[in-house]
This record gives sequence, structure tokens and C-alpha cells, in this order.
Amino acid sequence: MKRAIIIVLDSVGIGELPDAADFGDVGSNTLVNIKKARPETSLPNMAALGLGNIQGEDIHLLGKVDAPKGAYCKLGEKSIGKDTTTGHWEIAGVLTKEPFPTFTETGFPKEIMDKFEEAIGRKTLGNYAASGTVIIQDLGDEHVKTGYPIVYTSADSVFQIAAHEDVIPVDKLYEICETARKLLTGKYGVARVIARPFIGTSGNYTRTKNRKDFSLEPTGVTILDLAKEKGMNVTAIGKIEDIFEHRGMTRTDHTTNNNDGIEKTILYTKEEFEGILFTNLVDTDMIYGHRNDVEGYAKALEYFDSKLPEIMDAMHDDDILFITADHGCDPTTPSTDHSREYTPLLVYGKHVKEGVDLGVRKSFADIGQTISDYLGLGAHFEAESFLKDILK
Ligand SMILES: O=P(O)(O)O[C@H]1O[C@H](CO)[C@@H](O)[C@H]1O
Ligand SMILES: [Mn+2]
Ligand SMILES: [Mn+2]
Repeated sequence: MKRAIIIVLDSVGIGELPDAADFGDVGSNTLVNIKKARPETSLPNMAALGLGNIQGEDIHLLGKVDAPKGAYCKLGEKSIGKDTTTGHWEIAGVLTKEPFPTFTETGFPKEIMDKFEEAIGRKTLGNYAASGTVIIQDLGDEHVKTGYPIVYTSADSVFQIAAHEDVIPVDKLYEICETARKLLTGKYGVARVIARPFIGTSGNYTRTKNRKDFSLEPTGVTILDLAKEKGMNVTAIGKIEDIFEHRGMTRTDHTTNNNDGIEKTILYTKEEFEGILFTNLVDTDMIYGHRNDVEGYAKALEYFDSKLPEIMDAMHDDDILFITADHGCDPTTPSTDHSREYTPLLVYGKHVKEGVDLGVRKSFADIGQTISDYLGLGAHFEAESFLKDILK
């Protein structure tokens, strides 16, 4: 039974895209700069598949091998954007040509904030671009005193709402986010509204695992939709279900950290089914990339790498594994936001030819088109399948 297993290592970019200057990201190279900043970083299992053989300056530092066990390449992002939603949708075949609106410099206009405050029956605090861990320290006391939720954004297309769990219970916060989601359409149609609950006391506020994302539905048909329509199993692990607004999946498992996400990937891979297993491993982005934590980022990569043989061992004969990313988030640059980067792709399976260099590709959607062709989903994305190049 044919199956595609996609693992997105969130934010693991591999070098600036030609238009990186338009995004303020010249010089970003998440993987290579981590390796340079922390030379002991060792990813032998990804290197064995061909990670260090990917074309590009200094990529060989990641460990070039003589006989890669996988097919490999780097992929450009054809969509205009560098956020999680845009990246994942493109992997699944949907391009975003009209970028999601951002409110980084200005915050959200009064017009929309007035409507939002009226709808939720409370005023709000903040409404500027900030780091989530910083803004809850800065505005947490006032929030606890007034009960007004904290609204903030970033360089991403996000409307984030932070609230103390004792002040606004998590379910109520989710309801507030639903209200925001309904209002934020058209020119205010941000990619995601995100609930950011926290706990603790003054000076010591910390976020909980009850974060929840409220996305938009994909603007086109994805490989997930097509596989589900064909009666196949589509298992989504981690925040995949949020990113696709729950569309095109038959089973979801909302793991909230990499360890759990990896264990569940192994567990479901061992099962017998036809279709797609789609995992997002978020820690590299959420915990380390956005916090410019090079050490943490490198260790999270090393941990994934150490578990990769188990994932590969769990695979069945007709499985093809795709390890890739959705954008960059270089922790060595001053920016704590995403970066406009190529993403790496490693392809592995019993039917996959070893050592095929798939070059430098134009779109993440080449993955979606290849999976469509492999599973017979009949998609015609704006992309180029590399199935014939990799099949033995
Ligand atoms: O600073 P925190 O709250 O972690 O937010 C980060 O996480 C958001 C969504 O992944 C990004 O847009 C960035 O703003
Ligand atoms: Mn992401
Ligand atoms: Mn992010």
C-alpha cells in the first residue's frame, strides 16, 4: 500500500532565496549558520541521506558523503511569504500569490480593533509587534488588573491573543479567538489568529501548552483533500490540522512537542494504511528559532537526527519519506522572525534511487506534485514532479 510520509522540520531553512532582500533576510541560512556557530553540531543520519550534498555555498559543512542513501535537493518558495501556513500549503500543492497581510509596523487599524473590542465586550492591550514571551511580562500585570486581553503581532501574518488562564479561562480565550477569526477577513485576513494562554505571577509569567491556532482554509485543493476524497487515510501529526484548518484529514494527533511528534510518527508509520502521514515538528521554530537559541536549536536537530533511523526502520516497502521545512528562522541573526530561505529536501524509501541530486527546485509544491503522482491523486499543480527521477 503506497504511502507518503512528510516530516516538516519547522523553520529549518538552508540558505537565502534570491529575493531574500525583499524580506530583510540577506545572509540568513538557518542550518549552515547553526553549524558555523556551533561546529560540534552533528547530523550524521540526515547527512547519510544527502543533506551535506545539497548544492549551495558551505552546505557541505553539514557533512558531505560519498554515497548518499537518499535523493536530495533544495527547494525555493514560489509563494510570496515566509510563514508556516504559506510554506505548508505550498508543500501540499497550493501557492499563495497574494501574500497574507502583516501589521508589523503599525499594529491593527483602529477600525478593526474597535469592532473586535465591541464583539468581545472588553478593551484590549498592546496591539503592536512583539515577542510573545516579552509582551506578557510587559503587559501581564495590567492584563491581570483589567481583564483586557493582550493583542500582538510579529513579522508574520498573525493576530495573537495572550491572556492569563486565571483571568480569561482557556475556553473563553478560544471563543475570543474565534470571534477575531470571523472578523479578520479581506484586507485584514491574517494567516492565523493564535491563542497564547499563560500562567504565573508578576515578573514570572510563562506560557502554557494550550496555544491554539485558528487558520484560514487553504485557497486551493491540496494533496490532503485529494487523498481523503479517494478514501485514503490522511494522518496529521502536530499542528498540521490547524495549518489546513482541519481540511483533508481522516485522523489527527495534536502533539505539542518534538519528542511526542516523533514517537507518534514512528507509531503511525508502523501501522498499515494507504495515504499520507504528515508531521510538523515545531520546536525548532517555536522554542529555539524565534528565541535565537542556537544551542537549543542544534540539540533539537540532533535529537531528530538520532531518531531518524527508527523512523526509517518503521517504514514499509511502499513508503516514501520526505523530510523538509516550511521556511527559515535563522537563530544566529539579530532577527527573531522567520527568514525567506530555501528549504532542504531528503527523500528516502525502498523504491527511491540512492544518491540522486534533484538540484535546486523552483517550488515546495514539487513535493506535492510528486506525491500526487506516486499515489495517483491526479493533481496538476504549478509544479514539477520528480517522481520519475527518484523511482528505481
Ligand atoms: O514571539 P512568539 O509569541 O513566540 O510568536 C512567534 O510565534 C508566531 C507563530 O509561530 C510567530 O509569528 C512569532 O510571532
Ligand atoms: Mn513554521
Ligand atoms: Mn514561527
